[in-house]
Amino acid sequence: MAESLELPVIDLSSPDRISTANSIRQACIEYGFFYLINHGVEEQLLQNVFDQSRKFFSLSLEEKMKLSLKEYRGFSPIYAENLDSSTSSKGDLKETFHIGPLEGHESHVNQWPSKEMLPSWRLIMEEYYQKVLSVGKRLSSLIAMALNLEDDFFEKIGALDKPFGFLRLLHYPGEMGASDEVIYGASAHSDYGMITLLETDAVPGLQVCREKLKQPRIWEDVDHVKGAFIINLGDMMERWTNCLFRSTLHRVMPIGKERYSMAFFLDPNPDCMVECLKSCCNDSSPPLFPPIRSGDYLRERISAAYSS
Ligand SMILES: O=C(O)CCC(=O)C(=O)O
Ligand SMILES: [Fe+2]
Repeated sequence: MAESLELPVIDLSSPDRISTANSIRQACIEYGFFYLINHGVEEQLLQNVFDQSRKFFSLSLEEKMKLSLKEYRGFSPIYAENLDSSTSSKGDLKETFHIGPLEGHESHVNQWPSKEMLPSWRLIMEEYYQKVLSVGKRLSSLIAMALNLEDDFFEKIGALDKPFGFLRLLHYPGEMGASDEVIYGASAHSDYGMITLLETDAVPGLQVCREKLKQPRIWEDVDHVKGAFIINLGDMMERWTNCLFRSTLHRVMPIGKERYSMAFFLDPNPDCMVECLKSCCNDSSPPLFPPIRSGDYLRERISAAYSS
């Protein structure tokens, strides 16, 4: 078993926003991961989402495949996604369901299980989507402050006027597989977007590697903290900040136990240009990445993960 990592804890309800933003800055520079507490999403709603998720994933494969992934929305079966094809040839041992924006951005292409089969599904998922999106927006204003920017910076540059949020339900079935090759629940990856808000059912498995360029890689466990979101930054935040803020490598180990989690990826409006912030570069440290349209970047990364 790996060592557990003691991640910083950020209190979203703290009235002292300047001190919270300073703590976030420290956490984003050192870890790219932190716990978020007092975020206001009720425990009961989280339980309801997990219950509905369990119900969906326990349907027959045939039933689930009726909602198979289209335009990044819907069901994706075990092994369909491979987050790191350099370590695993088979794909990841997880099944997922994706729900895209509820408004604009082709919201009509979202897919929903039938009311006969799962009567409360859509209502509960929509309620959770709205609440986690609103937490993500509050958090991004603190992240802007952590970068010494106005708190509405990400709205002003068109990243969050129409955010591109994806709710991803995950189910790791728990069997280990008999092959010699390790089949990861989720193989090593960094997230693509801006911020990820993760909730797990407390079953362990999530690990992070703080130094992605160092070999051999050192992996540390991220423990579950009841009632907290696990927050991590994605690659677009790394691009904006010229690697000042980290998009940290993480993975989910197979531990022989069934596991459920849900990740909310708060990504910028696809039309938003992501380019190095002025405050994060100068003559001696020029931008490490060229400007890129958020939608193009996401499309490229997602296709790579589903290509094998
Ligand atoms: O299930 C987890 O704990 C992590 C999932 C994850 O990293 C992802 O979906 O990007
Ligand atoms: Fe991830």
